[in-house]
Amino acid sequence: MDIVTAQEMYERDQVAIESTGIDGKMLMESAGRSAADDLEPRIKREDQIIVLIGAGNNGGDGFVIARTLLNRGYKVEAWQVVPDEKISGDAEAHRNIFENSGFELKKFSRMEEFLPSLYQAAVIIDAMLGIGVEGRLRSPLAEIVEKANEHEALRLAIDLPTGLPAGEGVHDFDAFNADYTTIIEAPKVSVFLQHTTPYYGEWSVVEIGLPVKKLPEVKRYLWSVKDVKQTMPKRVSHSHKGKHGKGVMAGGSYYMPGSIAMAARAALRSGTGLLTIATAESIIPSVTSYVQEATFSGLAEKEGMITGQATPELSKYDGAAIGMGLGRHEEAGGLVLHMLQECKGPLLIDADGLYALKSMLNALKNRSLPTVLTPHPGEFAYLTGVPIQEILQSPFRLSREFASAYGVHLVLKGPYTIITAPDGEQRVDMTGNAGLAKGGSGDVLSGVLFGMMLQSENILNALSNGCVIHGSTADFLIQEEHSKTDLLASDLVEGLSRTFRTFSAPSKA
Ligand SMILES: NC(=O)C1=CN([C@@H]2O[C@H](COP(=O)(O)OP(=O)(O)OC[C@H]3O[C@@H](n4cnc5c(N)ncnc54)[C@H](OP(=O)(O)O)[C@@H]3O)[C@@H](O)[C@H]2O)[C@@H](O)CC1
Ligand SMILES: Nc1ncnc2c1ncn2[C@@H]1O[C@H](COP(=O)(O)OP(=O)(O)O)[C@@H](O)[C@H]1O
Ligand SMILES: [K+]
Repeated sequence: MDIVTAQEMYERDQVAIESTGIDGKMLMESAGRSAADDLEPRIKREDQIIVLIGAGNNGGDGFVIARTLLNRGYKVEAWQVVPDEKISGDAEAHRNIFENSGFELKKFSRMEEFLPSLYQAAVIIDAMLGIGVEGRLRSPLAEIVEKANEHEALRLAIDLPTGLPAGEGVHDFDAFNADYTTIIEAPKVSVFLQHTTPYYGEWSVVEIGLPVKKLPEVKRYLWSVKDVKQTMPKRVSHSHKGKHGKGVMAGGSYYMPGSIAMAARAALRSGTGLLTIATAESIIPSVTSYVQEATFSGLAEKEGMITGQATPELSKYDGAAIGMGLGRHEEAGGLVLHMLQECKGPLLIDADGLYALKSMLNALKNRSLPTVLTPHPGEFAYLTGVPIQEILQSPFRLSREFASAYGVHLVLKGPYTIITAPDGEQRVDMTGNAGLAKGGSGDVLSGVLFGMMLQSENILNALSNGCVIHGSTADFLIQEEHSKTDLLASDLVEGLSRTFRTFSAPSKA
């Protein structure tokens, strides 16, 4: 499913209108009726409903919704919260249809007159502003939103909670605080940002009949289980282990043997054909007891950490991963540089590898083979020098800029993980839950991603699939034997079996 900015949404509407002959009034009718259908299961016959209608096309949707619900026998008061002369075009046409249908339209002039209606409502439908919002809310919308947020009622928003920016990078706003949002046609970027997502509440998307074949491509896509099922490489019956990737994974230290162990086991559970673990010699016995299927390359160490003096023979491998549990020893950086320069296949860098990478950004830029970086926002802030708050407010733009400047694939982790290819194409993975907010989840993700990368030519698909597999495993596990509190990273590794079994079953979708 595409994810759009306001600008991209306007372009889609325009293309629909110009290429098919469908007109704005038809789209509005379709949007309003689809939204009413979507909201109907959330409201009850006896509920007093208030529909708040603004000046633009979002308000136009509101006229259609109010009319549809009234026609279906619901108790609805429709309130136009802007002066008559503000309403024009398609919205005006739908106001006429509303009034010609025999329904009463209330008009806002003073707060004292309006508040009793608001306060008797059990359900508030917000059709004041959508993607056309600019700047902070003006009067009287600012006050109406404030009162609506204070009033105890079910708050439902149409397309976008009023006042919320559709895009990223805006932090100065007041907005309707919705319990649920019916999104028109495509989720907007702000659905996926930490500071704006809570205003949407739960949400779903309704389609309004835009011509799918004619729509301009947006390179931002919500990757789902259905996409995973369609793009996962199939394991053919006559395959052998050499066909599924021969990888080397470097990392681990005396203090963090579990990181590399879990990453390695996750890579094997994700289908890797042959895996070598390159790690500090002293921890091989403890790692091998957890990952019996791997082979080992013992590396020189100092104070329990790899020094980088003896490095694995990279030419033997199809790809490499480095960083999990590596430690921040200065000399470990030598191994990262060696990997950057000598690895002749795809290379994944995570955790402490990213820390070392900061001083080697030129070498990163010069590498022409696929490189994957998997930072969480803190690591990305360290790499870029941009404060974490700013990263969280503009993760799509900053990821795209970095991926393009250094020619890398970037997996920016979080509750919504954003995966970016060097050409700017982006995917969002929404799976997973707060059970993953625990040390070690990232190591397991690296293992899954590495396994997927070794088995697919298409790195972007491999990463998108790996993220959904990792998050879905956590989702399965908390529905069944675990909870968000007790879930461990090692549970995820074992839970991968169930996810792969489910996802490789023939898709009914
Ligand atoms: N064909 C289509 O396009 C379709 C569009 N659809 C729907 O239309 C929505 C987009 O409609 P839109 O472009 O008319 O913008 P919208 O969100 O209603 O806001 C515009 C109004 O807001 C006002 N305003 C702005 N900022 C403000 C502020 N800070 N404080 C106060 N007021 C402010 C601004 O007022 P002005 O600045 O002009 O005084 C203007 O009047 C979209 O989200 C979807 O729901 C669907 O029906 C499908 C077909
Ligand atoms: N609240 C959450 N909801 C969904 N996924 C989450 C949440 N918190 C963390 N994750 C996921 O868990 C993983 C954590 O990775 P990371 O921060 O590197 O952890 P660590 O280094 O401790 O292993 C990432 O895949 C991230 O997307
Ligand atoms: K709205």
